[in-house]
Amino acid sequence: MHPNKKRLRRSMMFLNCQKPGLIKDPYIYKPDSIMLDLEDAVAENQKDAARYSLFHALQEIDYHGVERVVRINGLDTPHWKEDIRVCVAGGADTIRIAKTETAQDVRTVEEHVLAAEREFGRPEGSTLLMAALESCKGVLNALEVCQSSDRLIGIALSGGDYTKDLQTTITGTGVELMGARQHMIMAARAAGVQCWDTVFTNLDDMEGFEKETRMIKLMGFDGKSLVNPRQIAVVHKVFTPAEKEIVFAEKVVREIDDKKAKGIGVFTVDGKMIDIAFYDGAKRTLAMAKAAGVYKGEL
Ligand SMILES: CC(C)(COP(=O)(O)OP(=O)(O)OC[C@H]1O[C@@H](n2cnc3c(N)ncnc32)[C@H](O)[C@@H]1OP(=O)(O)O)[C@@H](O)C(=O)NCCC(=O)NCCSC(=O)C[C@@](O)(CC(=O)O)C(=O)O
Ligand SMILES: [Mg+2]
Repeated sequence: MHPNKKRLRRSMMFLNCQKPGLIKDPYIYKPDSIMLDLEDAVAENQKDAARYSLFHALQEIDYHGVERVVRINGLDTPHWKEDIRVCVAGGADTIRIAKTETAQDVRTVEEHVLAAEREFGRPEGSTLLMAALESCKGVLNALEVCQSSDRLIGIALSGGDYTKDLQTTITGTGVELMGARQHMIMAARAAGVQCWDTVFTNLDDMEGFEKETRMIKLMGFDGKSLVNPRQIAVVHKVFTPAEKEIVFAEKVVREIDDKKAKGIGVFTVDGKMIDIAFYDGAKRTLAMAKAAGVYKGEL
């Protein structure tokens, strides 16, 4: 498996490749990933210029370990093939396929990525893929998309285009996105890939943003697409295990190991019933805390 397939991706911040001022130093905000956009943030007559800036940014800027995802234009446009060549030539870590609808869409992109890796002398298989689902058809096909390629790290809900296709609007209540969210997270978990929630565009409503972030964390998402650096700290706070969760998870792992050796299946930790079903969740909390740099223990 590619070493970065399962890396921590709580915050994935979009930035417009048309704006050199944005792409030159976004690592200062410490998102887990940046998403350099060639798609909808870039005006139709600026696609070549955006690709040019992207290539030089990928080649020349040290992003200090922040994952460099590039969002390419959809397969129904004249742009995506050249987008892929530039991403691979520049050395992007991951390509986000806009408006993905089927497993075949991912496989088509994969073929072109492989051809570009050969053309530009990049290691074969080094470029990862993620799929943005932005239509009812795409969301309904979530499971086949999740199972389409070994390069695929996960799926992302794109609420703006999705609600347009659903013929509704984003209300902030989450009602209109609930079905897609639930369906996508189940598909991702069934296939063993990651899943990210859509952007929250009202930058003046930080309270609403935090509420939504807490809700999608509870639903099981791995993180969220973002549009602004102000949103990063909130997502990291919500998605990083707190000290008391880490202490409890450590106790659960130790107690289950200990009781298993003694032939005991069910018992309590801090007054809560625990059995083997809690083991993986506790391990996941510790792995996430370790990846986020807040846990140095051995478990
Ligand atoms: C919204 C706004 C213009 C506001 O700007 P403002 O300048 O008013 O913001 P301020 O907070 O004042 O900025 C304070 C400081 O941060 C800097 N700064 C701001 N944003 C930064 C950033 N992103 N990266 C690095 N730096 C940044 C800024 O330069 C300033 O730096 P400085 O001057 O030095 O202090 C800006 O954020 C922005 O452009 N966002 C990204 C928009 C974008 O890419 N949209 C496309 C993707 S969504 C889509 O397509 C829909 C979707 O497809 C989604 C899906 O797929 O999920 C679907 O279907 O739903
Ligand atoms: Mg979109």
